[in-house]
Amino acid sequence: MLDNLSNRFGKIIKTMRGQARLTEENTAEMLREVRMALLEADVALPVVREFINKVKEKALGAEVVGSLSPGQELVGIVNSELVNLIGGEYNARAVELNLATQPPAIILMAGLQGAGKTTTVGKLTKRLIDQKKKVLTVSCDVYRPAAIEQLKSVTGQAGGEFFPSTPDQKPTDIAAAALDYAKKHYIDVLLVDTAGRLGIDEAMMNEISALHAQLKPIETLFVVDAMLGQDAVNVAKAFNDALPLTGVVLTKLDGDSRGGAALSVRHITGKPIKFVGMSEKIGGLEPFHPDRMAQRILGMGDIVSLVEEAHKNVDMEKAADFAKKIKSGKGFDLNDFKEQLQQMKKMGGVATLMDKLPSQLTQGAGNIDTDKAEQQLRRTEGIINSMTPAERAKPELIKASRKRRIAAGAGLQVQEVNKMLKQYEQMRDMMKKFQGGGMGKMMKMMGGMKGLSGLMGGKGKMPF
Ligand SMILES: Nc1nc2c(ncn2[C@@H]2O[C@H](COP(=O)(O)OP(=O)(O)OP(=O)(O)O)[C@@H](O)[C@H]2O)c(=O)[nH]1
Repeated sequence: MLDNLSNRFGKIIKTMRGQARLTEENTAEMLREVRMALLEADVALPVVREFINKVKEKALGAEVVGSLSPGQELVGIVNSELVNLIGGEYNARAVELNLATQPPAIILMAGLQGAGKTTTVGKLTKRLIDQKKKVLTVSCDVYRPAAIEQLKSVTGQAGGEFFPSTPDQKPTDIAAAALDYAKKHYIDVLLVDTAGRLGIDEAMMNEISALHAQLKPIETLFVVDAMLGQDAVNVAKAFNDALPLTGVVLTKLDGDSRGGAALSVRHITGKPIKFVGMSEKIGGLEPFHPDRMAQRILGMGDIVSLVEEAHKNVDMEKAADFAKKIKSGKGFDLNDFKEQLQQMKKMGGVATLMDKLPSQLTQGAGNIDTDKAEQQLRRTEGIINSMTPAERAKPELIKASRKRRIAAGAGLQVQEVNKMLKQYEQMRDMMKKFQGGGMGKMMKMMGGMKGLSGLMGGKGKMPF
């Protein structure tokens, strides 16, 4: 997929040259190519559909930054949506193994035969030993004596301790004995390797479910081969249905993988891809970086950096202009208000914003209905769009007859316009208070309002 998609994009960027905007037509053409490329890369159809819809929605509302062409802008959007789909911004904490429990922290490995479970146990052992942990591994694969030997060998290479087992034992007995040993020997982490099958199999699922119920692991990692293609969806679904997975390890990414599995697995399980296997060697495990993976898939690193840089500059200029304006005492007009709403939308809307805000700000905000807030946001934007530029710059011009016209233009009642104007005034007054006070003052003030729910007017109301 890798070369394929970048070739296609290169071609489209060329054909879009000289066009000033992203339109239904030119966007549709490019999205057709993206869709085909993703399908050819074995990404499952529902995932492709959802992805294309998201990109389309973003593209049609997007402003093309002056220094960019529409094709470049669209590549930027495809890239950022791709990053979102496979896990969002890199977050070292989300990727690291969760060991926050009374030792031993148990990590259960799940996956098909040959997915790379045993190899990954070796790699994780090394990683944990590098972090000064005392690690024990055990194999519950009683069907293949070679699998037990393989685990013994990789554990030795990594410098971990291996708990022996034999094919005549029951997997749950092996697990119980290993756990008992781990407790007695102050082991920090117990890694439990399990038997895979060639395909999804009820006996395998029952066995691993029983192990899960018995061990109650803090991490249950689904190991999946990146070369699996379309089948990745079914396998991921079966494991996700049978077990409360906590993360995914995508192996063999160093091979000729077409990358589709990463997209499908993340979509189906909703669980973070924590690590990727980059070689057969013991050191060949890396934390998963969604942005790097997206770049690898798109193969358009140069354009993506160009787009990011151009946007950063524009946002910085806008922020500086805004700060200057507020500082000069010119006040906060409805153009600024609209700009703030658009920024909010760009950042992914109310729900995303709530997720990104620190918990001190969102505490007590559980009663905010984000769907309603989004709807209100759209209404507010509709009202501002029905105003003339003069009205936006000088809201005091808006008297009864203008209000009626604006309400009709937005398809709403006059009361809605009144309400919105009142909320704008509240926000303007708040801005006046920030004047000269900087971020510190703003945070203090938000703190005094008991978090974001206060800022939003409590009980699900937004200040607009
Ligand atoms: N190139 C490459 N090969 C890998 C990677 N991870 C695993 N392998 C290879 O894939 C093959 C299968 O890996 P195993 O670790 O034995 O797979 P398993 O899931 O434990 O399989 P069973 O024990 O049979 O259930 C081995 O030849 C590994 O060397 C990786 O990240 N890159």
